Amino acid sequence: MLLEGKTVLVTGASAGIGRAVAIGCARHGANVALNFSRDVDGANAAVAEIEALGRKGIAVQGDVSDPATATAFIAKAVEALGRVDVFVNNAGICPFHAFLDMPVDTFERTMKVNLHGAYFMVQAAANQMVKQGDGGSIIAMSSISALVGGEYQTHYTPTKAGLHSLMQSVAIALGKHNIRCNSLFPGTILTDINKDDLADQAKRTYMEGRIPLGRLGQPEDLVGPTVFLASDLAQYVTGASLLVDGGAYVNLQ
Ligand SMILES: NC(=O)C1=CN([C@@H]2O[C@H](COP(=O)(O)OP(=O)(O)OC[C@H]3O[C@@H](n4cnc5c(N)ncnc54)[C@H](O)[C@@H]3O)[C@@H](O)[C@H]2O)C=CC1
Ligand SMILES: C[C@H](O)[C@@H]1OC(=O)[C@H](O)[C@@H]1O
Repeated sequence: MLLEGKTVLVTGASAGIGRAVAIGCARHGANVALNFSRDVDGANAAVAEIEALGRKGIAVQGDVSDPATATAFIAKAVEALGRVDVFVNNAGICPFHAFLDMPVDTFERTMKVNLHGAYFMVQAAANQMVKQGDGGSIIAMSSISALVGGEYQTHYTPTKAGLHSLMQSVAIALGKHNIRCNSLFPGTILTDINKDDLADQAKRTYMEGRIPLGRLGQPEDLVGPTVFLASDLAQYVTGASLLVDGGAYVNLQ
């Protein structure tokens, strides 16, 4: 098993991609700590699935936009599971809104959750890995939106480009500690984040038509790429990004 003996931490893991990745890592042998913001039932159900796989799991509540959540999450994970080998920064929001009348609080909240929160989470996880002294893997759930724009995502796409930029810089800062830092770039994955946006059938059909593999993504599509970057198979991969988009990005015409 690729993650046997490793401890994996995932933020925003009560639903969607984070949940699939947390359970997927457990399936590949890891013990897993989940951060979640509000959905206690979702978090407990994910922990139950992890335990049913014979692994240890814990759920820790906290809003990632508060820097204090980061140090508390890492401390509670270490207390329960002993160490941090892999940190997956997944929590994120995308409240679709037009540019010209973007409310200040929507802009600021998106920045705080997606980027500021990531910064302090990654910093806290990295400090724990440095203390342990035997390396680690940090993975940011960035997006294809780090590379392309979105009319109703002017507040969101900069956070995803920023997350990737953060991974590139911390890959340099942490290389000497053998801590690898990489980004995943999911395309459009069917989760709660875009349920309302894709309720527009015309838009959904258009999006599907743009994808060479012929379908929108599912949260489970992110499991293999995450497990790879988390595992020792990726021992010489750092500062990199991997598109997981069914080919959407390269399909210009
Ligand atoms: N679904 C998609 O098409 C894509 C998603 N992504 C990214 O993947 C990540 C996961 O999103 P999805 O699973 O799609 O959406 P989702 O809405 O199902 O999951 C987002 C998770 O983040 C949590 N979260 C939100 N605010 C939080 C906060 N302040 N503190 C702690 N947790 C918080 C939510 O509770 C939820 O569990 C996000 O960062 C998103 O930007 C990237 C590319 C495409
Ligand atoms: C939420 C969107 O459907 C999704 O988020 C991303 O990061 C992708 O680029 C899609 O736009």
